[in-house]
Amino acid sequence: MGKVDVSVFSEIGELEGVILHTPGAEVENMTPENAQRALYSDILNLNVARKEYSQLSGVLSKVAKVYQVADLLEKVLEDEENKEYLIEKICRHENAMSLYDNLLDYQPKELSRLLIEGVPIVRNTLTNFLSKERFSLRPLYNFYFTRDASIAIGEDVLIGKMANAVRDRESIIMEAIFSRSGVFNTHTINPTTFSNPSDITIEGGDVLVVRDDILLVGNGTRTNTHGIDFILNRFLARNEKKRRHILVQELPHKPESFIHLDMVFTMLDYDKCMVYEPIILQPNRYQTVQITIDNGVVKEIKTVDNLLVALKSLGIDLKPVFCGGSKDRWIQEREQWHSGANFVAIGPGKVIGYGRNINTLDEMNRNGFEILKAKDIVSGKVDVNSYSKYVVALDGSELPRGGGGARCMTMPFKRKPLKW
Ligand SMILES: NC(=[NH2+])NCCC[C@H](N)C(=O)O
Repeated sequence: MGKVDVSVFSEIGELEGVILHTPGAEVENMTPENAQRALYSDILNLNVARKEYSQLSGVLSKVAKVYQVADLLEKVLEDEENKEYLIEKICRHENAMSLYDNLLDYQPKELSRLLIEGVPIVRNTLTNFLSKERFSLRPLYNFYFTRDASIAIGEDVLIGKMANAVRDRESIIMEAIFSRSGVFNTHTINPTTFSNPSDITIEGGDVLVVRDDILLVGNGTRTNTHGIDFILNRFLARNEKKRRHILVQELPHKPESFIHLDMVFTMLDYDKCMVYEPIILQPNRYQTVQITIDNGVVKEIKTVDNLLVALKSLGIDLKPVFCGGSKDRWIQEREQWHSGANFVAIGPGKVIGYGRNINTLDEMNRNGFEILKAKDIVSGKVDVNSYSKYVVALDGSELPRGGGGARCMTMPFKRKPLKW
């Protein structure tokens, strides 16, 4: 079988391939006391989360090729050399070499599950016996947010450099999937293999590929300036006869619903975007910076009024649709908190988001988006092909408690080219 190409030159091109991770036991492997350490604002019920998630995966399966992390990881582990490489890499990184021999004994499928759900501690030493921990390798609580640990940019995959160590293994696994599963035809760029990686943080929720020459990057708790300079340097190193732009949006560090740019800004269509107005459009202290690269050098770095003004100057004229509607700041705040601005496009003007944010959906409806229920699409009652502009509404009461929405839960690796 031929390998699958990676090709992402926009946020909204028709979706052809996406990597998902259906939440498993890992999302319940925590207590209220350590939920915060797991980067959750609440604890989840797996049963409900899975029902909701099946709406997302069900809709995506109708329109694109869907891969699951656990299956791809299993594929990596089927090769003995890969298996040794990956176990060693993980154990070294997590200071758990004592687990190495034991982990090698597992079959690929079971090992894939353990590396995601966590390896329970064996109470065979005094230290382990008295330990308050339940796991020797922590569960990957956040892996259903596949957006963050790997990022398709053009034909390459940038590996995330997570801001919090609890998510590091996600990056290690995604790197192995893209470079060792034999499924993908791509080149991975991993910050950890460059100098001074410890200064760098980059997460996929902060990176939006608007056009082949325009990248939007959030700068906040999850992606720092060193991370953005790392991306800049990779572009410079290409030495291309071409102009590129990186637009940087500073983000508040609090509350945690502002962790990534995609929590306040997402693309909806050629001419529309979703914004959390107070951060993106109102005058505030969060700067927007435009970096222009030309012929392999930084041509200019300047502050600009806001993302929309900068994009317009580059030929992309976007009408903002307001998260929470345009009238009431309280409602905007409430809906933004539950990932109300976080949409993923399956094509221009075709997006998926949470149905709970009714004011946001009403606002989209006023802007010409038909509201379709995910469950009706999955059951076959509604055919998306009969609509040209729509928002698919997912039931989401548990999933958003993990801290993200539809864009966070998808890792697109292939989209059809757009006709700008
Ligand atoms: N792309 C996103 N906005 N992802 C949301 C990730 C949420 C996750 N709990 C974290 O804190 O890392």
